[in-house]
Amino acid sequence: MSIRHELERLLGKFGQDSQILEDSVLIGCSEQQEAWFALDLGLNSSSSINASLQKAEVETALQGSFIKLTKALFELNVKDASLLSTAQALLRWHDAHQFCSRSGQPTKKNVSGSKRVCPSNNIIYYPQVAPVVITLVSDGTRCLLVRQSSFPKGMYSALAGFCDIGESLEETVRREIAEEVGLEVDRLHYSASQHWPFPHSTLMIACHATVKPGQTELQVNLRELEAAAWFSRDEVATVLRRNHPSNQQQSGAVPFRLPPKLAIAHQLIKEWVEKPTCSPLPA
Ligand SMILES: NC(=O)C1=CN([C@@H]2O[C@H](COP(=O)(O)OP(=O)(O)OC[C@H]3O[C@@H](n4cnc5c(N)ncnc54)[C@H](O)[C@@H]3O)[C@@H](O)[C@H]2O)C=CC1
Ligand SMILES: [Mg+2]
Repeated sequence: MSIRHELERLLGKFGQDSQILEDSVLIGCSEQQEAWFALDLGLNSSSSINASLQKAEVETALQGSFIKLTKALFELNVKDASLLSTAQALLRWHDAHQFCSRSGQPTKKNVSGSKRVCPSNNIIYYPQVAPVVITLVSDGTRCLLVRQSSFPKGMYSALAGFCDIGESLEETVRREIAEEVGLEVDRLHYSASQHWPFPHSTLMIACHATVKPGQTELQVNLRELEAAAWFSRDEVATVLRRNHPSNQQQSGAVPFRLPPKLAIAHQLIKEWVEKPTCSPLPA
């Protein structure tokens, strides 16, 4: 039986019309060049009839269980996590762009799901990604870590911010660091990038920055951050070593911890701990 027939059989079993297969989006392909598609069954939608019943049925039929995307991402290997993150971001973009913002008419997905078109005026809508810079600031011996109130308890990360229209990445880094902690960037060095599906599709561009020695006094913007502080290499290295989920649930005091391995912030922090003197470029 072909995969399509198997899917149609399963969808029929769950009371779904096989027509919804047309809503699938292409998210990649295997090394054997088999196409991988993602499909939103709408089980979380409030309009879905008997959503909870369907969920249980699907779990039984597929011998699996639904878990929150945030949790799943951190339990998968990098390749699967990346596929899941692409699928979620693309499906959510399609869901949010059902109508043309000029004509108000329904838009139509192309077969692969790489775009939507308004049939009344041919305006093409492409999936959007918002650039975000995430910067690990160092004064040479310490690094700056920050906390937003939305972070899991005890977690500190590198400083992040969305690029404003018209800005270069360098300008965003300088503005965000000045706005959030009142520091002036001396030197800047690109590290890596990562697609991040939260809260919407973002491209995280990770950098290392240094401030001039002696210009390290923090003016924390409490509208944006809950806390910000300098941490020594030893402190960060110790936490990196024990930054495992099983070590995160201790009774009593909330332990200081860092973002999980999958997050690019983790890679930035690890890089700084392991290679403290990377040669920076002038910003
Ligand atoms: N993968 C990783 O390692 C990490 C990822 N992040 C992500 O970076 C993102 C940006 O960091 P923040 O400090 O929150 O940014 P931020 O410092 O720019 O502040 C967020 C605020 O910016 C405004 N904003 C401007 N443009 C926006 C846009 N296109 N989309 C949404 N909000 C926009 C909103 O008012 C929002 O509340 C977060 O969404 C977070 O998920 C943050 C830290 C680590
Ligand atoms: Mg920020």
